[in-house]
Amino acid sequence: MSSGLPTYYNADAVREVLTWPLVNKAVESALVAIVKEDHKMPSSSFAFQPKRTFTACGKEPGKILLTMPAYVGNYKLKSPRDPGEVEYTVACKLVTSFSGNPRRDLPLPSIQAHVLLFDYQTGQLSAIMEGTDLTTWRTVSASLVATKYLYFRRFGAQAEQERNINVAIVGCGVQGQLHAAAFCAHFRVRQLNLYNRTQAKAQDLAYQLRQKFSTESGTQINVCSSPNEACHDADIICIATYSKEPLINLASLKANQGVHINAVGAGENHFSEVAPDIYQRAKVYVDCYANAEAELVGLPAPITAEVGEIILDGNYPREAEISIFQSMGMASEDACVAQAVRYALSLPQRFPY
Ligand SMILES: NC(=O)C1=CN([C@@H]2O[C@H](COP(=O)(O)OP(=O)(O)OC[C@H]3O[C@@H](n4cnc5c(N)ncnc54)[C@H](O)[C@@H]3O)[C@@H](O)[C@H]2O)C=CC1
Ligand SMILES: O=C([O-])C1=[NH+]CCC1
Repeated sequence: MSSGLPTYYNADAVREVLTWPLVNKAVESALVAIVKEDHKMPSSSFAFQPKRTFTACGKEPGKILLTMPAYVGNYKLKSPRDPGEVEYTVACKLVTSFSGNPRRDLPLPSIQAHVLLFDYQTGQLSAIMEGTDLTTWRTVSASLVATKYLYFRRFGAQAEQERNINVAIVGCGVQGQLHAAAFCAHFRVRQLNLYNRTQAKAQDLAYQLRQKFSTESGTQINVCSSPNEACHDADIICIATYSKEPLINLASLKANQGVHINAVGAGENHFSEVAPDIYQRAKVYVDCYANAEAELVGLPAPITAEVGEIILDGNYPREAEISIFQSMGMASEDACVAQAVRYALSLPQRFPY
């Protein structure tokens, strides 16, 4: 930052280096860093992450601005070829959620973000990074990491490579689309069921995914006319809508078998998409307690643990349990991913991971 001005990383630059190994490593680091010190070694990574703020943008609902600050210290993000160094990151994401944006004459994403990065020694603003794709990728990555530890690991250490699964996607917006592609890319998906309120969107997604995954891995991709139809045979459910009413209930799920739900959406109203009878039967995990205390007031079940605690202590759910990852999104994920993106962009050769 020789000029004293922060470097600007636009959306194209960020997209150039967003890869799953990079994002998954950063997100897993963040999920572990926020866990309380007494669960960790003294030399472990750590994060200070106060609860985020919500500003209503006007009197009508559906328009909010979130500020998401974090400090993450003593963590490794670099490529395996550069293993020695640790990172310290001071960052703040500013993100808006304007749920009507896709319906504008010129449609825009519902979620739009920028991440500010500061020099950890001087506090100077060193970079501003477009954070819209970063937000989508890190949110999907949090679901992937949660699914690995909360679902697959209950069946053994190799299960994520070996086990065939059925996946249901409820809501095929920006989040649902990337969840669908990423789950097919990471796991052995036998059947992928897609549901969206406007069915044409699910059909478009099915068409695109079939080009890639039906022939490559034999995944059967179906468009469903209800959330129940999508979920009745699913091992993994990813739900990411703005619905204030439950879209799935206990009767929508496979009976007496292990099911994992990534509950991603519903805006400020995080847990409205999934009916209370599921919560009452499930073990509920969150990304961080700090946000949960403020944002999950009235959650119809106790919180079992943070995902990072399960990564550290291996206390996985039992095989036939229903687990819910109540994903809110957290600033340290954005901080770690933004740091990794900046590092990847600084290398003379791209794609080091
Ligand atoms: N947990 C996290 O870290 C994050 C969560 N989110 C949340 O994920 C959700 C989806 O975000 P995007 O995919 O970016 O939005 P989007 O606007 O691209 O997609 C939303 C989808 O939900 C569907 N939908 C909306 N209202 C519905 C209703 N009442 N009933 C049924 N379907 C409905 C729409 O058809 C659309 O396909 C939002 O609630 C958003 O706040 C977004 C980013 C991060
Ligand atoms: O963590 C995040 O960026 C968001 N969570 C809900 C809306 C945006």
